[in-house]
Amino acid sequence: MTSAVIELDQVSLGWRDRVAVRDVTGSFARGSLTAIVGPNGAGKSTLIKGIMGLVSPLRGRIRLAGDSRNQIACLPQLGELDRSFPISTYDLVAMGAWRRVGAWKKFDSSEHERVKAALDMVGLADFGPRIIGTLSGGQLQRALFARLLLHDAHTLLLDEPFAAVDRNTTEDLMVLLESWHREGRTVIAVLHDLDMVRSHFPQALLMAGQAVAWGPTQDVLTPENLHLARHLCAGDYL
Ligand SMILES: Nc1ncnc2c1ncn2[C@@H]1O[C@H](COP(=O)(O)OP(=O)(O)OP(=O)(O)O)[C@@H](O)[C@H]1O
Repeated sequence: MTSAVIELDQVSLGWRDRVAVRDVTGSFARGSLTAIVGPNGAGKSTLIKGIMGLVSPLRGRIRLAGDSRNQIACLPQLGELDRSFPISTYDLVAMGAWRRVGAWKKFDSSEHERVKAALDMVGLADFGPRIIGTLSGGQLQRALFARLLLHDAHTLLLDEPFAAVDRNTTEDLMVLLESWHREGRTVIAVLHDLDMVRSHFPQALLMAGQAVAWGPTQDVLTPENLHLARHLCAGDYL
């Protein structure tokens, strides 16, 4: 039997007077590769924020294996990052080592080698000194993937990792994401490209303010479920 890394028990999440995610129950199995899909405003990012502990449940419970968020790394939506912050690409990536290094320990040569290897792996070997404000959207997304490599977490949450990046970058980053899955990590990604979900993600969670369907991708992404999701988020599009 596979164990759950994240369990949601009748979870509702929201913002002030607005419930964005209603009554979601289910679990992400250890080592699973799941796409969270749904129309705009369906609550996908809110669910990710709830799992990260950035939004507290209005109702219900989110249980994490080992009761620890230390082993969860998140790739935020590009739009949530302040690109005007004057930090180098190297430092952005090195921040992924925070859990190991902390505020006071020395950033030793092995961590330095890890940053260099991560930059190399995402195709940014020469970009270390570049200020992040000078990177293209695709280069910045590569740098954020390198930061996840440094984090070395057992669970990875990615919010629209392929938004606003070109095809080559998407293909390169998808290879990385699949390698994390092969290594036995749990990977959860918010995606809009349903063809990509069908060809790469064995599990899917279809959201529309609530969980419309959750399970094997071919059972979730049926025309009926997609129609229902669109209807529940009337006025929005998949
Ligand atoms: N910080 C916030 N304050 C108030 N309401 C918010 C906040 N963030 C999101 N919401 C609202 O919560 C609902 C769900 O938003 P969320 O960002 O989770 O949707 P989503 O499925 O990720 O959408 P998209 O595909 O457009 O990114 C929306 O109605 C949104 O307007």
